[in-house]
Amino acid sequence: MKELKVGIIGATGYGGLELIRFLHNHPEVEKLDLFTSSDEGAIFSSKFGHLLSIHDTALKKIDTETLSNFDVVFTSTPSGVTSKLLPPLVGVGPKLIDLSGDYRIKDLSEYEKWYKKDPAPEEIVNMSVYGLTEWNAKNIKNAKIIANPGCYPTAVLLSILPLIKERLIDPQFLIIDAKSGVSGAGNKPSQTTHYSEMNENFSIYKMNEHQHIPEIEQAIAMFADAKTTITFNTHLVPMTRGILATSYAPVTPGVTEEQLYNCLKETYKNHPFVRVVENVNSLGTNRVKGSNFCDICIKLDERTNRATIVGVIDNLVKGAAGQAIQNMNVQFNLPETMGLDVVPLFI
Ligand SMILES: NC(=O)C1=CN([C@@H]2O[C@H](COP(=O)(O)OP(=O)(O)OC[C@H]3O[C@@H](n4cnc5c(N)ncnc54)[C@H](OP(=O)(O)O)[C@@H]3O)[C@@H](O)[C@H]2O)C=CC1
Ligand SMILES: CC(=O)N[C@@H](CCC(=O)OP(=O)(O)O)C(=O)O
Repeated sequence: MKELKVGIIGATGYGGLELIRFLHNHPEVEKLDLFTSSDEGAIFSSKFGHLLSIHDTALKKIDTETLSNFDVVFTSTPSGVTSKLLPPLVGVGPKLIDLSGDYRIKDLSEYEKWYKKDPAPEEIVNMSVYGLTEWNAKNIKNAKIIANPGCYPTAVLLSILPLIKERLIDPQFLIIDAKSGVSGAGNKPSQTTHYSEMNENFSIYKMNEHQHIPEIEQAIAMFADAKTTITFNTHLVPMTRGILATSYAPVTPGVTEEQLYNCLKETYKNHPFVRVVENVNSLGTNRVKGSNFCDICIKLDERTNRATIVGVIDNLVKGAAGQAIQNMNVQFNLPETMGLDVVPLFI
């Protein structure tokens, strides 16, 4: 029986469109209403022709009273929006799942420093639960508000947390080199995402200043009980979707490649969306495109005694909308894979 009434704020953005793509076929979703801050009354399929006959409904005005009647409200808006938008909705009815960075960082001064925005109210940040599903399902189950992880942190954390937690690698010397497709920057055009400047170009950006640094460090402390400062850099690849994050870390003396691999394999044996891949010399974003998978591989460089750990995701799915729906499934005691069981678009 279909039961859930779901609202999406930010439905016209890339994350919002992906929420629609998966929620449309979700067996438990009875009603799906779309909200806008800029185009109230517009017929959704007239803005996005690919949804003709699928979503011919009008965009609704964001309004607390209306939204309080929903079971779940997803917010997929730029940072700095939900810090103000969500407080009146906390505890009044719907479960809130926020895809932005506004509720992820517990230390408000760190949020201000990295996001350069005013933080959300402290008591709501304190009650928010970090939605890295594979690592936090117990808390996600009862959460009123979920801070869905950032795209880069999802790829990075899933691939390194087990190894840090088991003390197989040393997080003090962790270097993370990550690359993303352009959809990670959202639908608002900018100089860096302009076709003629992005195409045939491969660039580094936000050098040592990326806002996901405190999020990754916080999660390493939270889930692997280790305090560290990481080197983390991000690159823009001239493609639409996908993140590939490569982490380098010294291996605890005596630890073998087999132990590293087995640790990852054991951690995720009951987690269908994380696939630990054996004997792979080439791992690319194509193998997860359009899907909620995170594929991971690891190799030990015996010359340097450093491990190379690679995680790939689709930034818009496991890195955003897919993981958000996975969290909704956990909150409503549904199978984690419900509505998300799709085959990647390999070609
Ligand atoms: N793109 C990605 O890969 C990922 C993005 N994220 C995060 O998810 C969030 C959404 O990202 P993405 O979909 O890419 O962003 P987009 O820029 O593509 O879309 C954001 C949407 O938010 C709505 N919006 C803008 N301003 C406001 C406002 N003041 N109040 C309410 N709604 C507003 C707009 O819709 P309208 O004008 O109709 O209101 C817009 O379409 C961001 O915080 C992003 O950092 C997280 C992980 C991955
Ligand atoms: C390619 C690209 O520009 N990606 C974005 C990802 C944004 C994101 O997810 O940021 P939040 O922390 O606000 O959610 C970036 O690097 O900033």
